[in-house]
Amino acid sequence: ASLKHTYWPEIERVVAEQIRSARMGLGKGAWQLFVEDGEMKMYRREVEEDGLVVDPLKATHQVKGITGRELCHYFFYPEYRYDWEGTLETMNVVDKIAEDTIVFHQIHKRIWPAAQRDATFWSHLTHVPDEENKSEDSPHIWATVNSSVELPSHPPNGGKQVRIYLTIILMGQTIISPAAKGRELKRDDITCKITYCAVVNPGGWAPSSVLRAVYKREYPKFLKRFTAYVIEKTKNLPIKL
Ligand SMILES: CC(C)(C)c1cc(CCc2ccccn2)cc(-c2ccc(S(=O)(=O)CCO)cc2)c1
Repeated sequence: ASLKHTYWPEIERVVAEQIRSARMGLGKGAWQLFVEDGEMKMYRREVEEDGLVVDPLKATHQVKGITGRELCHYFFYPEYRYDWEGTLETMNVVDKIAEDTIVFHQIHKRIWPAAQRDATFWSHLTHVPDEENKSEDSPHIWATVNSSVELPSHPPNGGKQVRIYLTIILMGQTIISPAAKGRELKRDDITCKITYCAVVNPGGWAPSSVLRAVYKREYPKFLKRFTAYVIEKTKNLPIKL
């Protein structure tokens, strides 16, 4: 619990900032649509820091049959991650600092010709209160935020991997069709509006062209594969709003 005390102020700050970022549309900055596939739209801004590609990514998507809470649940809990995270080689829970807050160390598969990478980050699962209207049927919004953290137990480049630095939010808002009013809710009545924002500094040098190509391939693959996974996992389960 003392660990939660240590991290908590930063977690609150980063989570609030990420929710604001996910809520506002594309906002200012030259966002370019780089993938469009059905309801999935992915935008990026071309940003380099000391010659490193750190292109912020913002993706929106909409899928029927799952809730924002279910989406964020399967993204947060470690036991499902190997099922949907294709670039994962190993994942360790370094610390479970609360029911809704876990510290991870992940080693990702090497993607040629880039060197292998790893990440240490806290992950926080939270319901997002709706500011606008406090009405009882306020939109059901949940989010999971992942943000890099320095761990004395896992110093950067301790192994042979290059340390990446990430801040990610996956936010899901459940929309219930009006036709469902007054009768039992079915999965056909719900749609999840998804917003995924990611800023990942790849750490050590990697050719911009390579990173952007990987980026363009990996991110759409992740979002499609992950949402399909949640649909599959929940289809015969009671709806968790
Ligand atoms: C491509 C780049 C943006 C730099 C990148 C490279 C690598 C390292 C592995 C890798 C993947 C693809 C290309 C090169 N290396 C990982 C990630 C990454 C890690 C984590 C998350 S997460 O949303 O927290 C889901 C939990 O795993 C998302 C993205 C991104």
